[in-house]
Amino acid sequence: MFLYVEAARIISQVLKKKSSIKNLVFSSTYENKKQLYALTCECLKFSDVLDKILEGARLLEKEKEFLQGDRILARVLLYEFLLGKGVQHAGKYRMCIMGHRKEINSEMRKILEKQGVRNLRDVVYNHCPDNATTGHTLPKYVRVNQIKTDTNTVIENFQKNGWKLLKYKSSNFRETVESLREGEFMQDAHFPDLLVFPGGTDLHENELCVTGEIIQQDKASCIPAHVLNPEEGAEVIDCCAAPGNKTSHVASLIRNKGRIYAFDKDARRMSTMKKLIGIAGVSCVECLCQDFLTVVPTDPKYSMVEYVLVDPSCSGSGIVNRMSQITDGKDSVSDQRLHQLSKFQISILKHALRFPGVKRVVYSTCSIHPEENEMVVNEVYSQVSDQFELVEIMPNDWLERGAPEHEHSQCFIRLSPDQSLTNGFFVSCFERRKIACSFDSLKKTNACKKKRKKSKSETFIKECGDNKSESTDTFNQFPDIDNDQIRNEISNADENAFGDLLSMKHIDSSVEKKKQKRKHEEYDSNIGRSEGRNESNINAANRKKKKKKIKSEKCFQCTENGKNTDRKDTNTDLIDKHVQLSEQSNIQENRIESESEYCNKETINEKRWEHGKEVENEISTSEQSNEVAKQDSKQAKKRKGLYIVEDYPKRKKSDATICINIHSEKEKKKKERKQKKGETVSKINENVDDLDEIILNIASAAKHDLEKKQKRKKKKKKKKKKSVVGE
Ligand SMILES: C[S@@+](CC[C@H](N)C(=O)[O-])C[C@H]1O[C@@H](n2cnc3c(N)ncnc32)[C@H](O)[C@@H]1O
Repeated sequence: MFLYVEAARIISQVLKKKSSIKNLVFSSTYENKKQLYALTCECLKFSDVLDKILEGARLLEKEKEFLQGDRILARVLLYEFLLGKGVQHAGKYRMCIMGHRKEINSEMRKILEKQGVRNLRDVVYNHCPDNATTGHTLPKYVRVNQIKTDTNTVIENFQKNGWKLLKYKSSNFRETVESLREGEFMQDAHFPDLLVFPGGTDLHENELCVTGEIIQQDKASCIPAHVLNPEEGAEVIDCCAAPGNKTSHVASLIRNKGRIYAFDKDARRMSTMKKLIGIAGVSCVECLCQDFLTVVPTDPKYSMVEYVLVDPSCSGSGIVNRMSQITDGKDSVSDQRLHQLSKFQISILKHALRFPGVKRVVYSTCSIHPEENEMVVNEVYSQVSDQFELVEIMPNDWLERGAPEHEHSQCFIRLSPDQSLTNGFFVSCFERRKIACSFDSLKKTNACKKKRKKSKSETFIKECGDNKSESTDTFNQFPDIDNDQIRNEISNADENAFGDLLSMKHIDSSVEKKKQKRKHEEYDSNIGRSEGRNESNINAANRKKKKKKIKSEKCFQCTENGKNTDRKDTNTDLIDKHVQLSEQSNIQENRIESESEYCNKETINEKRWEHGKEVENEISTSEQSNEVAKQDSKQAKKRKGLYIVEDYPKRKKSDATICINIHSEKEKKKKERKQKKGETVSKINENVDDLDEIILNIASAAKHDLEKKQKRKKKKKKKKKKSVVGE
């Protein structure tokens, strides 16, 4: 029979490491892939014990002519005879085994007696300690598809068909699961849409399974959708969706309303997914066969997406009875592979967090390696912690947390065969920080401005930026200069520097400036070029959608405590600006796309990210603070002694990053001379502490200028005196 020959061929290829089982099965012409895959995996799993029986029964010798020394084919036939459905409809193959069944059975009995077990499966599990506690006892989990039915109906259906529902108290859930016997089942303690059956239960042919009312899915794999917890009608992205188990779970949670954008770059897996979600009756999913890293986060299409599921490719090291463990040994993931995987996982997770409307992102893997789990999440978190926080998942209901040697381990959950009676798994969750909206910060800034106008005293600095209270001491170090004037100069330079300042960057190298200028010119010219092409993309519908989004509660810019902040004071011009900026960003995204010939993907994505950030920040600060800075810098320029050279470049600032560049007039000229020679003229101040240094510089510059002025005056006076004396 073709099945046996094909299974033997695939096993031999896998053992020669020509390709993976999945690839070989998918590319096989044998129609029933599931059957072929199962047989291949099982034969590999039992190869040791099958070999022992083969040798004991001397099957290869006795069937020399027929088997022609093909040990792998003999193993397949033996497996089917002893552990499978029996060698069926296979003529010669069946004869080959049945003719020696006595010897085969006697060899099997010898092994069972020796091992003190009742069946061959126990022999395998006893040989592999990991499997002894897990593989055999790992329960079978079944998710009730809420799109087609509900949990009670399914429970009743099973009961009608003779299954016994076990009741339990939450304290003895685990014991009840472990004690499940054939014909018994129970409801899961954590997730009401999950039913638990004894390990080894085969429900593939169960009517509810065939109709998609229930879906066989490990409990671990059900957790990400529950943690994501999108509300009915929400918009969700599943970055790495195929074969779609989690996608269809999310669809079930949102009651098949709303929208799920399901990406997967593998066309074959995607087509499997389409079939599976079809059976599950899922209709709210848009399947997109695309590399998720090429998806433009600011595309208006995704402006309403609030939830993203990131379940990327991983080593799969958490999966019990993984074939690679059998074919390559237990710890089969090399350091190099882990490194590659974690790099990819970081980039996918970072990209997911770039979607402007996203408020929750769940990252999961079926790996047990911290390199793919805690380390990935912590690396990404270190880059986005100003916008996102790590949420403690199921704080009271789940004991198994992240690996304790890693930061934030308490936030993460892990699952393992020993503790959770599931495959090994890892889940983490990012949530957008509930920040005071930009309008609030602007209000605050204005309030500060008014206060400052009233009193140019130290209190302003203390109240609007209490972390800078020491800077008043700096002023006091120079009692002979006009402190108020200096304070005023600084606060005029940019009120945010004291009001909302979180960090500060002082970017002033000539090279950096030139680079920026070139970048801006490039951007502008490209926008000009692509405007015509892209104008059509930005249709009225999108504009409307975007406006609606911004006005709605879900505008991430204006969300406070998860609810809409008071939008009465929302300026429609600002909303328009928001829309306009996003549209501009699309134009630029397209430009970035066109650069792909000579830029690698990662660079492009970084650009997108930077640009996305700029758009956000421009909305919050450019409107007012830029104006304030411009005007104030002009005023400042007029003043003697101090010189505020420029308002910071529009593209390089953010809510938290304000570039101010303060020089004495003399210093400025010096710098210009140096710049001409191409020398680097100032350092980059990375944090707010450098403000003190700037204040000191200004103060000393002012002091220096005052002293000069006084000297000049004295000289003039002397001259006058001399001339008077002369007369
Ligand atoms: C762990 S599987 C996803 C399983 C799926 N979430 C489920 O529950 O059924 C990872 C998937 O990510 C896909 N993938 C890998 N890199 C990708 C990328 N850059 N963009 C989109 N999909 C990707 C793979 O093709 C694979 O199907």
